[in-house]
Amino acid sequence: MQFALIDDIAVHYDFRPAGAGASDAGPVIVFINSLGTDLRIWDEVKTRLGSDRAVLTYDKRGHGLSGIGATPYTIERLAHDLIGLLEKLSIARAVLCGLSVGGLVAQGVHALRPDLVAGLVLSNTAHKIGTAEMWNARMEAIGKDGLASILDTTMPRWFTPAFRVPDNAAYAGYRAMFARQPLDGYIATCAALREADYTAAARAITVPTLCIVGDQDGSTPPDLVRELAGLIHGARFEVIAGAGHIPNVEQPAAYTDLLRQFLQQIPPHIPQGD
Ligand SMILES: O=C(O)CC1=CCC(=O)O1
Repeated sequence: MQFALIDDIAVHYDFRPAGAGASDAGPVIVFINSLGTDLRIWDEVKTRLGSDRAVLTYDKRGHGLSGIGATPYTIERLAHDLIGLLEKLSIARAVLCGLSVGGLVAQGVHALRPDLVAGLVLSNTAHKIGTAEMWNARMEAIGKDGLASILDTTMPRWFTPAFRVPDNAAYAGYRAMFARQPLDGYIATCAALREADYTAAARAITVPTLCIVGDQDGSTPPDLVRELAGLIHGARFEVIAGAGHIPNVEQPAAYTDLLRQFLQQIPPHIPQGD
């Protein structure tokens, strides 16, 4: 377990450098988790990627083992946390792969510090997710009855019926992951989602971008992610079959294949100066 102090909180992260025999000196891949999850959602994709690349995963503020800090949040606040973590780890250039709110954080980092971003994988995300009414209703419901009270309405957006079966131990595990997130952190992140509109920022993206969605995503459906891709110059749009909102968990092989193809397009970093 690794922790770094970033502003008012300790951020929990896991940095795995590229293996000694790595053939590719490309940028670090940074994975940014979604609302109600922690860094473990990337375990299977990390394993499949192997040790050719350095990989950073972390729990965004208010999730997993990271601190909660001052609430409510903004996407900018979450983006500053990642910028702080990249600086602490001396990572000068990264491919950011953000899932859902993580995709908004990736867009936020690009808007604030484009120099840090070699490419973007915007997964099951959008320039704007949901409506103010929707987020207010969700915040009110869980403020009253807790996160477990929305488990049975959340899981059908995250996972396909084939995954949501009683004899799937992984499904039980992801239900537990959701229900055990800190309530204050979850609500503070809903507030950030409610306020976020990255339409103009998406139009200004200049780095290679891959937009991914699961064909059965109930939170950011394919048409919405296609709309995001349409805003970004040259962005590629890919749909993963047999997946909901978290295709990296449900279809890790297909997800990793798309990532690998995309990473081949990103040139290795040529250090400037001296
Ligand atoms: O609807 C959900 O719970 C999924 C979701 C929306 C934003 C995010 O990060 O996850």
